[in-house]
Amino acid sequence: MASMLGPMSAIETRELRKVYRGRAVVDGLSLTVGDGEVFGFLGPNGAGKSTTVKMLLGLVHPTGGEVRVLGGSPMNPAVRARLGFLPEQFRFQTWMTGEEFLRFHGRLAGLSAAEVRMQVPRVLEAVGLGGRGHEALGGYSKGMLQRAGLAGAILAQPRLVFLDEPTSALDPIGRVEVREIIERLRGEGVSVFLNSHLLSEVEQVCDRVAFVKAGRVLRQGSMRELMGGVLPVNLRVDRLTPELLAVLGRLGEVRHTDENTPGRADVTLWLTHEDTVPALADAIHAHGARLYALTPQRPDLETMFLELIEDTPEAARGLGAARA
Ligand SMILES: Nc1ncnc2c1ncn2[C@@H]1O[C@H](COP(=O)(O)OP(=O)(O)OP(=O)(O)O)[C@@H](O)[C@H]1O
Repeated sequence: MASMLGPMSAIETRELRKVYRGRAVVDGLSLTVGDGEVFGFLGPNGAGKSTTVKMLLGLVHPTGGEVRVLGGSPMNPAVRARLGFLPEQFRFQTWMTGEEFLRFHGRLAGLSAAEVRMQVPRVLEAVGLGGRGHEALGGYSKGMLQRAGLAGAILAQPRLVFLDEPTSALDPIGRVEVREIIERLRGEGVSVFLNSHLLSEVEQVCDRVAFVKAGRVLRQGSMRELMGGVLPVNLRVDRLTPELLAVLGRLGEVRHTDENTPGRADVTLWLTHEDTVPALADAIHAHGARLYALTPQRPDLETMFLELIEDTPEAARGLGAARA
């Protein structure tokens, strides 16, 4: 049967499925990651993200559908040699030094001894472990181990790197450094598939994202495409009468009100157009309320995510908390 997949993408899946014990955990998942793109893969716990990544890496056989990675099958050793992978919790031998661990991985990835000698110091430096490679992994902090894992993922100069929660053990400085590494990879034309619960992080670094839930892609696109429709505005007034609230509700969608502080009311409103902002101010004045703040927000991924999965509040809470 002729493949329906195009040749130029880093990743392309069509109607990908994985059934475990009669239950489809990946259920017709179609997505495209362009060559050289940094792609964010988002979804609540249990959405099927890890299972999808395993199928993209050729570690799990799909029950159905098509998958193409770097133009070929992820089962193809030539394709696999061009993939890098940082699992969320990678296993390591505590007695190995960082350098030994990387040399070992380099040889497994098919690098020559000369390439290993050249690449190991380069990647140690790149992940901020320069000068620490001679220390045993057993003595590394969680953040250092995550950096070592990241070094392993980029060691063989892959064309496509999968990063599963690459900054979960890192402090804010470490997170910035990983973002810089991702930016550098993008600059070198490497595609990055980023699985992260930290929406602010994904927002800052990804060209495109996909939201996945119950094994299906709910939406995918560039940040601009995904956020296009909605302009959230935060308002602060001295009091919120039912009449004023009704008028606000006609101008936009009232998403949140907070009247817990006497003499003050905060409202979050979603507008569809920037031109409504002056009308808001006029309406507030016309109702005799005093306006203390009117702040259009940049629509963010969290807003988008909550909108998409708001029928599963427990999942939304899990992700919202991870943002802090
Ligand atoms: N080998 C397996 N056998 C049976 N069920 C599995 C297997 N692997 C995963 N599952 C189930 O498939 C569903 C999706 O799991 P998966 O790990 O892909 O989700 P996820 O989106 O990565 O979640 P998280 O964000 O929590 O890591 C879960 O309900 C999980 O229990």
